Amino acid sequence: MVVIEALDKSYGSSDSALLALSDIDLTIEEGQFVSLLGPSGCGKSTLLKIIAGLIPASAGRITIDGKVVDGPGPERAVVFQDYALFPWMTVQDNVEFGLEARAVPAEERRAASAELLRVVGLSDFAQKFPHQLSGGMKQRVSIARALAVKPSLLLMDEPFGALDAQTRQGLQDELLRIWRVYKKTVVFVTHSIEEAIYLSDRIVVMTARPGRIKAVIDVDEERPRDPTSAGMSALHREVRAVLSEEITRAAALEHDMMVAR
Ligand SMILES: Nc1ncnc2c1ncn2[C@@H]1O[C@H](COP(=O)(O)OP(=O)(O)OP(=O)(O)O)[C@@H](O)[C@H]1O
Repeated sequence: MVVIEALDKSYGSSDSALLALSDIDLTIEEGQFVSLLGPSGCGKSTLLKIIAGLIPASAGRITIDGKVVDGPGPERAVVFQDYALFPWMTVQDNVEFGLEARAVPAEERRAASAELLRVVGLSDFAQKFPHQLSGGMKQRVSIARALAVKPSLLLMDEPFGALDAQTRQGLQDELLRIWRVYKKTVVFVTHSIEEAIYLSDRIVVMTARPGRIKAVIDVDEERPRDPTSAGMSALHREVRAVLSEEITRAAALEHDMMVAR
């Protein structure tokens, strides 16, 4: 469904350009849950934003169902770590925002937001404002808002990164439930090996900058997954072995950049 071919991304002008991504080739099948995992600064968010059509690639291309991505599209929705909710709007209005922008009639919008707020367990909070909610609740609103426009591809940029461990676990399970019910394709950026192996069908491990694909690891463990099982522990070791070399390289790169400043 999503085909990424020979993709490069540089930031800045040619004399001082920073190569963030290099030669990315990746195919993501419809309905798959794919995580992008890699050291800080390896270009995970950059790749997600290019898939979302929020920023252009410098070379190569992405097609979704055969159509070249050249900007944002209705079949893609993004969930960010910082929720990106409108603080002056109620929960319900936040969820309905994308529908209103598409001129969906009020009655239809109400029905859609009521259904989605039920799915994410926030029916009683429809008239609250974002500042009245916990971090986990805000992220549920963001997910409901993303789902409202019925995207086939859900792009998630460290959505649970700012949450405490217990809330994060709860939202991971909720996301898996939603993924099963709505049958979306998910691309999920994370720093966490545990999160990647708990959630994903496939884990794409990226190298330190410039981000390349270092390994693609299939996770065949049955769901619901038990993070303490022998299979999951072996997987954790496998992913960590691939990743740790890149984390060391990324730290060395960062050190060199600080020295050069
Ligand atoms: N708008 C920009 N202009 C210039 N450089 C940028 C810009 N956005 C990102 N970068 C650089 O590109 C590289 C990749 O950044 P990106 O945020 O995609 O990495 P990441 O893997 O998501 O990092 P993290 O895990 O820390 O969020 C980094 O070196 C970053 O500093």
